[in-house]
Amino acid sequence: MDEFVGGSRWISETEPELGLGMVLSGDARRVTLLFHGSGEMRQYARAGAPLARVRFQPGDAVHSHEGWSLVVESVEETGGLFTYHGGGRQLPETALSNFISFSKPQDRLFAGQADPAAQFTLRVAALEHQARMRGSDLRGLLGPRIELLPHQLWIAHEVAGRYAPRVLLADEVGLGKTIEAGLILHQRVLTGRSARVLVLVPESLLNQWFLELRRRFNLAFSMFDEARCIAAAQEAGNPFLSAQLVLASIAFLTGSAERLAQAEAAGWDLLIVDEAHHLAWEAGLPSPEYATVERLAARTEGLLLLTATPEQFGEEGHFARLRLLDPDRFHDLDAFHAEQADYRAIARVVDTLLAGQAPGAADAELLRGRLGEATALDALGDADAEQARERLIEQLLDRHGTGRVLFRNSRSALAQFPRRVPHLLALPCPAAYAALAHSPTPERAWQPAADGRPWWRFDPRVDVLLELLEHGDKVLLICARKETAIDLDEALRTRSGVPAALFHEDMPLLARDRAAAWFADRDGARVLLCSEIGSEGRNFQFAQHLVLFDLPADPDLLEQRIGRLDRIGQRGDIHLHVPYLRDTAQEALARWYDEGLDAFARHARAAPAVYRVMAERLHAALGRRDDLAALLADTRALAAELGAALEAGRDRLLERHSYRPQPAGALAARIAAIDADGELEGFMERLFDHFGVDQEEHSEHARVLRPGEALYTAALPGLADEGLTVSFERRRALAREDMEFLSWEHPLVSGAFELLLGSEHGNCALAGWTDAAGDVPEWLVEAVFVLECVAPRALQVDRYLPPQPLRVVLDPHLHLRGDDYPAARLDAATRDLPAAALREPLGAHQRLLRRMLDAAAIAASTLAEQRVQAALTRMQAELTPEAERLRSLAAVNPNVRVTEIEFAETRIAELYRHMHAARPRLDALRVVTTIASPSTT
Ligand SMILES: Nc1ncnc2c1ncn2[C@@H]1O[C@H](COP(=O)(O)OP(=O)(O)OP(=O)(O)O)[C@@H](O)[C@H]1O
Repeated sequence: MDEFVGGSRWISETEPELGLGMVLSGDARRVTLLFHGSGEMRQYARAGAPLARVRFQPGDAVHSHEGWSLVVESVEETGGLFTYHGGGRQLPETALSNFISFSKPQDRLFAGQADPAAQFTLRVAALEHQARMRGSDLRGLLGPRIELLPHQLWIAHEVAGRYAPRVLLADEVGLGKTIEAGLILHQRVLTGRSARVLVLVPESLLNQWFLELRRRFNLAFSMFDEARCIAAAQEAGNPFLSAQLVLASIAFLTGSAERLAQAEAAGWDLLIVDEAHHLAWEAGLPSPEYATVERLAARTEGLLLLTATPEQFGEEGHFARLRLLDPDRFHDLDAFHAEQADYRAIARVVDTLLAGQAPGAADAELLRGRLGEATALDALGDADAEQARERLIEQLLDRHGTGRVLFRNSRSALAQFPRRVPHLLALPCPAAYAALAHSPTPERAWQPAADGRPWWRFDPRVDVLLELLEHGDKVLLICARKETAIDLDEALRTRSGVPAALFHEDMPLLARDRAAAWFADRDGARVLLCSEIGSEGRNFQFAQHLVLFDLPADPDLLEQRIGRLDRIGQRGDIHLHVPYLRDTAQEALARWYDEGLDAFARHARAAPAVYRVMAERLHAALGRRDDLAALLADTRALAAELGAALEAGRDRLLERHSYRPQPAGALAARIAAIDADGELEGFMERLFDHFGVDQEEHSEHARVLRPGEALYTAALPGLADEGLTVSFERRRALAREDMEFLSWEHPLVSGAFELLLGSEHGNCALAGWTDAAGDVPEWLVEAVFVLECVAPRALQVDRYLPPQPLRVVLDPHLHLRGDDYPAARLDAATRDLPAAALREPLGAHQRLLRRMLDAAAIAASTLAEQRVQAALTRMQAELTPEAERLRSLAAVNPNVRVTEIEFAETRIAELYRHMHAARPRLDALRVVTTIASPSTT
């Protein structure tokens, strides 16, 4: 390996698009390079770094970063650094342009090295596919192994495109917030806009997240705890610098000032926090967890907070979490309350418009006031009133409410969800509990009698459980306290032979995950006995029976419990078993939920708000100090009133903003069309063949891949010796855990692309006409350039100008012949020539061929200019209105952050500058000749 001298220039073999890198620093183990053109910094292990030293040869034209060039006559080396001399000037390598390209194919041509034409066509096809994928707005959405659910795709598409997403994902329980966060994360990582990501979750969900990120998104996170930190600190100093994608529990960071300081110092591009309702906050009194996230969030550009119950601990808590997203915007709680009330009027106007009606005079006035110019309003009377109405709705949704920072999908806005069937069972209260009627969990307050008889011997709720288990279905049981779960485990062991698993906070994490996995196993535990920690985040939708052994007083907690079964993927009706003891606090709670809120049979949208008002009376009723009938009647009335207000106001705007069925459906349909077009399967078959991967048919659209003899397969990511079963069909891959979903974004596919395009394979082919008798030129050069634009990732230049092939075909008269000889014709009418047979003629015709190549480069530059122009026009057409929209939006909607606007404005100028600097690089050549053609030799 060459020495990594400071200032020396290198190119990344795996990411050539980064441009020319310069060594900044290094030690015995590592080396750091700055890729100035793309603004990227990379650190590599010294041994085996995928870097190639750049050394130009005499005859090469080199460019300085100031814009002047010289043709190299000699190279001088001093202290490990090169200086290029030519034409009386000298250029030290430190002053080389950062946007340099190489021209390897012609070197191979004149050295008489050639590949079969099939490799050349494979390479060009790979370039075309790559350009299509990298330029697509669907990038990052194709690869995840998920069902194409429009409401999730919509949010991911909306959020990931932003400069630095800072949002609260607050879909109702079980609608897929983890998946939405994963989609956003996947998009950001794939497009290089977020490299360092920290995911913080409750400890009990660590493994589930770890597996979902790996299995659904092919993202390999490192789980950090104290042991891992100690090990990593020996290597890296700050342990959080030893990995890019880190998953940790909030409790771990909150519990260690040292680790938190290290995590803060390590720096992140994106922070994701699950179950964010735990970040409790009261004015001036943040909880330790809140303070942890606040510190990290202040130094991180992107922030995703996830919670199904944003108002679980009151509107203040909700406000505090919004404050984490944008402290400038959310600093005044009173103003926030006032705004919430204001949404109602706007939602009413949206409804009027949606109903196809024109707003009345008062509403029109309101619109004028809110939208300023309100141009769309004036167009309502025109012929295209429909469109004007749509525009007006868009403007209103865009400019009002917390829509930009808050997304909330609700079951009612989405397609069919399974039915919830409550089974309330009033049971006689055992005499032993007679003095405990005020307790929702009497078994905990009960003192065992002298005979040592445990409570589960006489508590009739246990009989209900035993009877239910006789039916053979899987049953999830949730209770408030771990002691109850442990006792029930003993009860089942003693009173029945049903295999039961336990799940509570005192069990080690691994044991909990094992218990959950055993319950998930078809032949495993029939019942999982959970304390309250089982009510959060977990996926138990394979079960249809939930026993609510007791009830929480907080409706959000009840919804979380039911959400374990009532979530995406649930295929049957959900049976909610609520056994309660008559004339006790249990009855009061059960009836309050059932008759007051109707919270068992459906998601009761207003329940948290009702609870805030009624909490005191409810607790009085539990203690049998208040009249239950009156409480139920008042609860019903309030729930109806608040539910209607929410539906008509804030939630309505929020729902409309969070999910637009039409464009969201179109996104899903476009992805489904790419899934179905069969292009990937056909192409990968060729690419795997090329690399010598053994492919065995498994079933339709599925195969087993194994590394073959060829050297290269070892470099393909994820292809272990024992092989890999893959499916090109999303549906199959979803149903079969043992199959990888092979999409355009799967690491094996992108790894194979990188391996091909980063190598010389297929970049030089020599061919002869199969029938040279016709009127064909003596020499034909087909040169494929790649138009490359080096730019910082945040600019997302790929969206407008992805690396793309430019094809130029020239004859010896330097005439462009691409139209006469399309690639397919050359494929059909030529055959490979052995390079050895051509060494002599190539030498003899070198001057002519070099002239042809120079002319091809000029033609490619012209083509490149046209492509750049077209891309600039497209970029401006898309981004200028977007920047204007943000600017005018900021005037009426304070949710737009200043940094967002600044970025939108500078982005256009920066893109302009970088796109103008795009250069074509010769990537592959096919030379066709009549000399030494099979028919003439
Ligand atoms: N698009 C999808 N394709 C396949 N499975 C999905 C999809 N969306 C969600 N799921 C599954 O549905 C379940 C619920 O999703 P997820 O855990 O993301 O919901 P959530 O909103 O985070 O839930 P909670 O509110 O309980 O935290 C999970 O098992 C998840 O894997």
